[in-house]
Amino acid sequence: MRSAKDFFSPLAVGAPAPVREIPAKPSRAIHFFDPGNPKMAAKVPDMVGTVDVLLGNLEDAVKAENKEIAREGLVKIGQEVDFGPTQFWTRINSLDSPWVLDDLTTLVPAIGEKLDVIMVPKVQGAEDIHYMDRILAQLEAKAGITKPILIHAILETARGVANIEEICAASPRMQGLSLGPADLAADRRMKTTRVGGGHPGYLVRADAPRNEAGELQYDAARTTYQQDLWHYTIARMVDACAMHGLFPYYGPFGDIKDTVACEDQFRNAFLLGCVGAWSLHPVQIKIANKVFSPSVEDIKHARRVIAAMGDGTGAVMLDGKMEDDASVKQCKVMVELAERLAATDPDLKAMYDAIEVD
Ligand SMILES: CC(=O)SCCNC(=O)CCNC(=O)[C@H](O)C(C)(C)COP(=O)(O)OP(=O)(O)OC[C@H]1O[C@@H](n2cnc3c(N)ncnc32)[C@H](O)[C@@H]1OP(=O)(O)O
Ligand SMILES: O=CC(=O)O
Ligand SMILES: [Mg+2]
Repeated sequence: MRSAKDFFSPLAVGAPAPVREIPAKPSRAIHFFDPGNPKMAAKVPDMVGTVDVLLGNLEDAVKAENKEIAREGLVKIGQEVDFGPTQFWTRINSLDSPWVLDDLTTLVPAIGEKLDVIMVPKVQGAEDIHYMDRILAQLEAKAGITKPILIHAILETARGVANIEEICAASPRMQGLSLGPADLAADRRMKTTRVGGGHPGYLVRADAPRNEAGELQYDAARTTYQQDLWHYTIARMVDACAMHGLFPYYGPFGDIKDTVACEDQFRNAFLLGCVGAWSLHPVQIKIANKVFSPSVEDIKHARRVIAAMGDGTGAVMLDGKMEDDASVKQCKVMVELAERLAATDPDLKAMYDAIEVD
C-alpha cells in the first residue's frame, strides 16, 4: 500500500494529478448500451441529456466474437458524440480476460479525454485496482490526457466483498462501487438464477396461530414476507463507500418487464444510501431518475425541519415529532442531493421550486 505522503502523486511521469475528492455528479441511472449493436449505438446521441450516465459496455452481454466490433463502436461514439451534461463511462472486460489489454490500450489514447469513469468487473482485491491505477497513469501520460480517468469497481465476487475496504482505499481514482448480483450469486454459490431483485423463496413467515385449545396450528394459512436477498451486501457497500468518500450503486435488475419490482429494488437501494442503479433498457432510466431523486414530500419536510432548527442545534417538536441536530443533518442530505440534481434536471428544478413550505 502507498504511504499517505505519496497517495496523491501521479503513478507515471506526465500523468495528470489524481483528484483529491470524487466529484458528486448526478448518476441516478448508469445506462448500459452495446456499442457494437447498430440499433443501440444509433440511439446514443439522442439519449444525451435524458440520462445521467451513458456506459458503453464491452464485457458480459457482448458476445466473444463481437468484442472488437464493440470496442471500435465505442471509439467511434466517444469521438463523435458531444455528451454535454451526461457522463460517459465504459465497462471494460475483466482483468483475467484476453480482451482487456486491448480495451485499455485502444480506449485511453482514442477517447481517454472524454471518458469519465472506467467500470472494472469482477474486482477481487486491492491488487486489481493497483494494476488499473498504474496502467491508466502510463497510458494517460503517453496520450497526454489532462484529467485522470476514474475507476468504478463491480462488487461481484465473494473475495471482492471480503476485501471491500481495501478496494475502496486502493487508489484516489476510486469513484464508486456497484453491486453485481448475477456474478456475485454465481461466485457465492447462491441458489438464485435471477439477475438481481428478490426471490419468492427468501422469506419469513408469521408465527403459527393457536386453536381454541391453545395448540399451535402449523398447517394454518400464514402470511409470508419476501425479504431482500441483497440487503447485507448493499448495506456493506454503502458503509465502505461512505467511509472512503465514494459512491455506491445498485446494479442490474434483469426482469425488464417488471417495472414495479424494479422500482421497489431501486427504492430500497436509495433508502439505504445508494446514489443510482444500472439501466439495461430505456424503460429503466425513468424509474431510476424518479427513485433516486428526493420526492417533493421529502424536500418539503426537510426544508421545514431545517427552517425550524435555526442554527441546527437543540430539539424542537414538529407535527408531533421530535427533531434535533441529527435529524436536521438527515434533512440536509436530502436537500443537498435535490439541489445537485436540480442543477442539471430542469423538470426536477421546477418541481422543487414549486414547493411551498408552510
Ligand atoms: C449482469 C450484467 O452484466 S447486466 C449488464 C449487461 N447487460 C446489458 O448491458 C444488457 C443491455 N440491454 C440489452 O441488451 C437489451 O435491452 C435486452 C437484450 C435486455 C432487450 O433488448 P430488446 O429485446 O431488443 O428490447 P426491446 O425490443 O424492448 O427494445 C426496444 C428498442 O430499444 C432499444 N434498446 C434496448 N435496449 C437498449 C439499451 N440498453 N440502450 C439503447 N437502446 C436499447 C432496442 O434496440 C429497440 O430499438 P428499436 O425500437 O429501434 O428496435
Ligand atoms: O455485472 C453484473 C452482475 O450482476 O454480474
Ligand atoms: Mg457481472
